Amino acid sequence: MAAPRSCGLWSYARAMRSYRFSGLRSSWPGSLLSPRLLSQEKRAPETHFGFETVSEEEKGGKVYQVFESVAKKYDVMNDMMSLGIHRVWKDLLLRKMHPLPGTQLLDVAGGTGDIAFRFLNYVQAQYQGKQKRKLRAQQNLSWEEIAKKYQNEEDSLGGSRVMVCDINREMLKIGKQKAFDRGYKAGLAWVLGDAEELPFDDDKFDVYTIAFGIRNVTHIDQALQEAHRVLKPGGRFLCLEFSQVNNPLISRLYDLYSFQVIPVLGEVVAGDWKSYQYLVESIRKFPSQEEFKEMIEDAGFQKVTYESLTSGIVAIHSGFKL
Ligand SMILES: COc1cc(O)cc(C/C=C(\C)CC/C=C(\C)CC/C=C(\C)CC/C=C(\C)CC/C=C(\C)CC/C=C(\C)CC/C=C(\C)CC/C=C(\C)CC/C=C(\C)CCC=C(C)C)c1O
Ligand SMILES: C[S@@+](CC[C@H](N)C(=O)[O-])C[C@H]1O[C@@H](n2cnc3c(N)ncnc32)[C@H](O)[C@@H]1O
Repeated sequence: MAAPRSCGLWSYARAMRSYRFSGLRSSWPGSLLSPRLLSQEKRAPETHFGFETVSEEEKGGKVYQVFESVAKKYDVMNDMMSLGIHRVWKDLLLRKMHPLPGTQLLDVAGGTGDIAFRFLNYVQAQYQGKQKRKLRAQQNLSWEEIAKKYQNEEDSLGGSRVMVCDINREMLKIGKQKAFDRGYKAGLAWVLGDAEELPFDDDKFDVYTIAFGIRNVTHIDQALQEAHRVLKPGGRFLCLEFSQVNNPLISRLYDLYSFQVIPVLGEVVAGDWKSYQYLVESIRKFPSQEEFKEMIEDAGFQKVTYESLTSGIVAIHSGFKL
């Protein structure tokens, strides 16, 4: 695996990339540019940070601050805000993935490890179930042979591995501590990296997941292209993200809840109103199920489908690199 990159380098690289793709560079001699064109030339490309308009260069830093600030309270806030429903959504993502033994998973924007831990539990349960059935079929094993089959943790994953990649050191720190406390060791690795410039070779992973992460990325199209690049042919892209509620009554209640309750919870529990204001605003700025499906197709994925959950509060999008 490539080495993790430092965040200082990251912000520099981000600024340079924005510059490269912004069309700011012109091959025209300066003297030929009219004053109007010159003033356009100077304007940095803009995007949104929640409902605020910011330059593309600024957005990454602002998102970084949000997750640096919420990291310690991230897990408890998710349970409180969703009354535990986010756990069901994440379980459903794993059910949809249904990883086979040997699956190499890349979990981008993996934060505190919720998807990675579920993946390890899932493949372990699958593998152990298979082992049990095999052992039952073999009549004459000694107890030592049986015990050995249960002891090797690495074996119990059937060669599956998960790589958690996130841009935020604080989120990864919490994730690593959780892994240590819960005894996860084998088949798990953590790397600091940007979804827009993944520090991995081409055609490396069987599955790419991103849960509640892509909404925060500055250039979503770039992140999708990177997902496509690092997947093996036949590999699968799975994204769990907030989406569009289509029922008008639920939508009204959800808006009330989002804008009246969530920032208050953020202030009371995490001492951070602004980050939770950003959360609810960023949800409203994210494309609908159909629009996001098109973006995934534009990145080269095929057989793109989605499933809306909890009236469309979130959706799981799936696509294949074929
Ligand atoms: C900074 O960025 C982030 C930080 C993070 O910590 C996390 C993330 C990423 C996010 C996640 C991993 C998941 C986080 C989850 C959510 C944002 C919440 C998702 C919302 C729901 C599952 C519930 C949606 C609610 C509705 C459909 C409407 C029902 C709402 C009501 C009945 C309450 C209506 C509210 C009012 C009228 C305002 C005044 C009410 C009060 C003061 C009472 C407060 C009430 C409650 C606390 C009850 C809450 C009720 C529910 C949660 C309903 C759940 C039930 C169902 C949906 C069936 C990140 O990016
Ligand atoms: C809401 S959390 C999701 C964490 C985890 N996937 C989950 O479902 O609980 C969003 C995560 O996206 C990460 N993130 C934001 N922009 C990113 C980027 N450009 N590349 C990688 N990770 C990013 C944040 O640091 C944060 O950990």
